[in-house]
Amino acid sequence: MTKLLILEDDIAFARILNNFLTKKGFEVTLSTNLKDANSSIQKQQFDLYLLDYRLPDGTGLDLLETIRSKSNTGHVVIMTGFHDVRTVVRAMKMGAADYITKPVNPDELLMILKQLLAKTDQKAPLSKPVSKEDKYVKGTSTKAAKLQEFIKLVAPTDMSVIIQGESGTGKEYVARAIHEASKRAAKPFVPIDCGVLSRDLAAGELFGYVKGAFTGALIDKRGQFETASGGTLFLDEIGNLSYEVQIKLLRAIQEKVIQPVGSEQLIPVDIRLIAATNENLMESVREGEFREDLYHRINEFKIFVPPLREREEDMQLFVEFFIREANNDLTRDVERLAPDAIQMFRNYDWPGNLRELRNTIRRMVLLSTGKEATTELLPEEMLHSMVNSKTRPENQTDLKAIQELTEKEQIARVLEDARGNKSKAARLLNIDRKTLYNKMEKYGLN
Ligand SMILES: Nc1ncnc2c1ncn2[C@@H]1O[C@H](COP(=O)(O)OP(=O)(O)OP(=O)(O)O)[C@@H](O)[C@H]1O
Repeated sequence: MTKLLILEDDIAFARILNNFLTKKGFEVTLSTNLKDANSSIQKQQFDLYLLDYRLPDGTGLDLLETIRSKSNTGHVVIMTGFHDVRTVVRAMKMGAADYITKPVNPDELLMILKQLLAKTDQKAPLSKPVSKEDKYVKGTSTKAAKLQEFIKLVAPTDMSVIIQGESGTGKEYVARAIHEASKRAAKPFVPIDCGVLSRDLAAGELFGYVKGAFTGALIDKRGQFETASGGTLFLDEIGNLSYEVQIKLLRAIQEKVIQPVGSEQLIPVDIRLIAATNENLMESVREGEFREDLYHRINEFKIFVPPLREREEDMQLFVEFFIREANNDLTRDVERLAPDAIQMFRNYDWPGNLRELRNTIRRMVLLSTGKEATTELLPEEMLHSMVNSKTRPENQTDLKAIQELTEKEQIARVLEDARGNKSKAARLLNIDRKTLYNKMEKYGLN
């Protein structure tokens, strides 16, 4: 039976979830606070974790961190009370497998959980299957062409590469593309997310360890450097490696040997290193967080992956690709997005880039009843975030978004004129106080 931990402080809602999922055959353990959940995960491992974000004694991300630090391979799904893209992106970066927004649609939740379970047997925690050429959008924009040109140029060489770009822009895809076009293509491509490696375990994960090297080292374990032998090692979020591991990494690249933790033995390795970062590593060097010698050693070639908002010409291709992918995965038959939805996609800033676009489309496809996915299926909160972001108001053509933006600005102005006196502001706006409070909350004007 699949073991599922639910962490949810709203007791009534937690019971509803418990009953629903128990009926669907899950063995559910319920916790209503972080402390209880922590003690449950000390006692046993779960296959799935469904974690509320806001809790009386912390957040679901605190538990996620503990789960990952224990190298637990169970899938984590975060429940957010509202569509907080940044929290979702953070959760995904910390190793959450998916997220669901409240109010939770039980069928959608069940679908997500089943898909994750289906993946369990196919996927090792830190490595993903190698993608095929046809599972990849190249794009037609000038920036996409430049990116492809760089990939083609650097791939056949053995140069180390730094790929820099915002979260979710497709840095790992670029790394795979380099590997697949290189002479190492027949050998392994091993991706490692340094952001989810706990500081204590990172050296062991990369270089391996011998039995007894530390508490919990019950057997000899091969590191990912050896697994990638002859192929490419992709270190995602390399800026997260501790200083000590950076020293070992530099030695491994320079001398082409590794030393497993707790061992005297030096093992020769032959790997090509590709690293990714969403921050400017040079700044980390200046702040003393990243070693300068390591930076220069891996910075033989640098590639910038543009954010989605700068690839407007590629948007349609990505949308079509993600609809096709979602149709396949979710057995749906959606053909297109409604034109106004496309327009809103173009106006939105996409802070989570391609990953956010993919997730948004998957949800729209899942909830769609016809051939066309319409704007009603867009998360309400995405619209709010568009209204709150004033980065590109001149591009707004969506009427509802424009009305909301105007309304928000007018309320803010009147509140300022009334020096925060809400009764007076409500009178001036010709609405009642309750409506004013609701609108202030909606637009984050509290
Ligand atoms: N060229 C592409 N074609 C199709 N899908 C893509 C492409 N690039 C990225 N994606 C999709 O976007 C998602 C995010 O990509 P990826 O994990 O490579 O981003 P990233 O920049 O490495 O993210 P992070 O900064 O969080 O590590 C992937 O799961 C994939 O579905």
